[in-house]
Amino acid sequence: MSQSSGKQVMSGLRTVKRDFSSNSVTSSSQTTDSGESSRQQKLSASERRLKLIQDALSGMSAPEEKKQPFSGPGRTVATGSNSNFTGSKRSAPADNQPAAKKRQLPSSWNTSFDEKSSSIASYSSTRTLSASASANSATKTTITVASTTQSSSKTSGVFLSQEQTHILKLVEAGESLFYTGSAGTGKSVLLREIIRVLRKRFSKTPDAIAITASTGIAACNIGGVTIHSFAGIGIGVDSAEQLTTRIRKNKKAMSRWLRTKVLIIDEVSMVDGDLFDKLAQIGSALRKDPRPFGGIQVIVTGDFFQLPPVAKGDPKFAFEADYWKKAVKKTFNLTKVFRQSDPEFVDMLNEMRFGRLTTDSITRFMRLSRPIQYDDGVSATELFPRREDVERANGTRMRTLNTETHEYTASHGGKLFGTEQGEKLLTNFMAPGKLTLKLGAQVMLIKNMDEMNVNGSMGTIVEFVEPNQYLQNPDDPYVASTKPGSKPNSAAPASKEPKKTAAMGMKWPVVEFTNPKRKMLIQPESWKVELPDGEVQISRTQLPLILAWAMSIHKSQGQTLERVKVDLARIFEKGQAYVALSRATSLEGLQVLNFDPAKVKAHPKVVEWSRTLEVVPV
Ligand SMILES: Nc1ncnc2c1ncn2[C@@H]1O[C@H](COP(=O)(O)OP(=O)(O)OP(=O)(O)O)[C@@H](O)[C@H]1O
Repeated sequence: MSQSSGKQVMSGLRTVKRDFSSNSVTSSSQTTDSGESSRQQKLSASERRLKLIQDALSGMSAPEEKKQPFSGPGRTVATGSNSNFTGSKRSAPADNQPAAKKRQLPSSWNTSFDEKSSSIASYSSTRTLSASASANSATKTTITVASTTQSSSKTSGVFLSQEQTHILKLVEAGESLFYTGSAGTGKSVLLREIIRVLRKRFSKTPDAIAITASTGIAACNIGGVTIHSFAGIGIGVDSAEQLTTRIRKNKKAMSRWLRTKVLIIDEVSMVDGDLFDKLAQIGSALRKDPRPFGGIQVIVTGDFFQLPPVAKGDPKFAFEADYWKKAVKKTFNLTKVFRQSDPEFVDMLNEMRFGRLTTDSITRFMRLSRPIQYDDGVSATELFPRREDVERANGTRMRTLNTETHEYTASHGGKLFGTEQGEKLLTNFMAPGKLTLKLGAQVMLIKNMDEMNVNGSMGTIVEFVEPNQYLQNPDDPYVASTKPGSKPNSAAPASKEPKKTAAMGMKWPVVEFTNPKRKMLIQPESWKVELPDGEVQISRTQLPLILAWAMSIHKSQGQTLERVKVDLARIFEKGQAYVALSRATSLEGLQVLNFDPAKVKAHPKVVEWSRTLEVVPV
């Protein structure tokens, strides 16, 4: 998908006319999601929100660093830490693939973890070979291997819009600010760029930047920790004075507060207003500086039209906090929508965001119930509010595939690994602890591999191969760019090189992606949660794939999907319908069942507040 440069697709209550650079991007963005706990499936909506917050409360007292692979079921037949690959073999193209169009993606697509990680992460996988689709008849072989975490930082051109650039410059100038914007306006893209720039600036004192978010999932998404974890405030219910006393007794938390120069808070919509005030006061007290947050530069972002703070009654939003205006000197509303290029669709989504649909839009949404046929075998991803529905839908599709089963079990590390807190943190990773794949399975990439295959790219598993047997298509732009003598493409994925270490017989999936049509060997990647001082709390190494016939709305947050199917009859929370439908890039790729205008609701306080939100001209 490319943005149509001629259109001005804008969003927000107040939009301003500006010239924006045209950008072409297909799909992207980083997200993580809660994972495996079946307990979580049974929780009510508010309980789940509460659990998210509780999940965020880990990391207060870290035990000694641990790092150990998960031992998967079955028989361990090989340890591959010393079995090296000698390099990829290239021969005839696997198929005649059209020259793929390059995407313009920010260089910050990959988290700092990717950039830094060259360490060996053990990866253990369980490959279940089964002649039939029945799991019972499976012959199991467990192969334990070690693989190198790929380093795939990008230096490709960043084409931030004018308004994104303006905000980035103010951040660089040391301004404290808040920026928001509707779905698809590039908040995450900008945040990643901000983080990249700040990391570069503070490369000698990395703990000067505190990257935080309101929930563990959101924090994982940006390679940070929860705001509670950073602040050392437990669940944060005590008074600011009590919490200050508590932090003073916690050497590490105290040092974090004193060393931080920039505090990033993502998904601020879920930060309670009282908590925001407490944090502002705690910073002043600890740093002996009367300014909010003790003079730390704060960069706050999020969309208040999405999930509200967890509250028994009416939530108190961060924008209602006494210190909000004092702490956040400038407020921006990103207005250019990147995800959708169709102005009609953008308008419909906007109306939905504000919970005020016109009759026309209702009719148009209703019409989206028609079935859509795709001829390349990749169906629309069905979005469900509940995880059990997702598992059921993916499971049903998997069972129809009469092909061998491959099971990949993640390996883990970090100081909290093996503790209850660590287990909770692991639920925030998008990558599952155990990944079961089959030939023909529809999958989604959950990490940016290069300019073309990014987080959100959809495809089908067409092969399982040993990496040293994999023949890369020589027509692939990355192969071309790394011919002897040519300058290597800095954005080229490390994955096209076989991982340095893998057990003999270990097979990884080859995915044929749809847009652009291209095959890629997928090997393990690592994710981690770390504190600003670099202390890794928890890490997971797993294949960067998830099954993608169905996905939870929660997991889809932050994703850009070309084919989406949503049954709104299942929606039960404010903002869910908006999040789900706004993942789609076009009306053509969106099917909506049981559209009900009554389910499209926005919080009145947010609607009211958004009226006062000025768009600062850039
Ligand atoms: N400057 C840009 N140039 C080109 N594409 C961009 C730019 N900024 C964002 N995009 C694209 O727009 C899409 C949405 O971006 P992003 O996920 O950052 O939006 P968001 O505001 O965080 O959305 P959401 O609130 O739905 O998570 C992505 O596909 C991304 O690649």
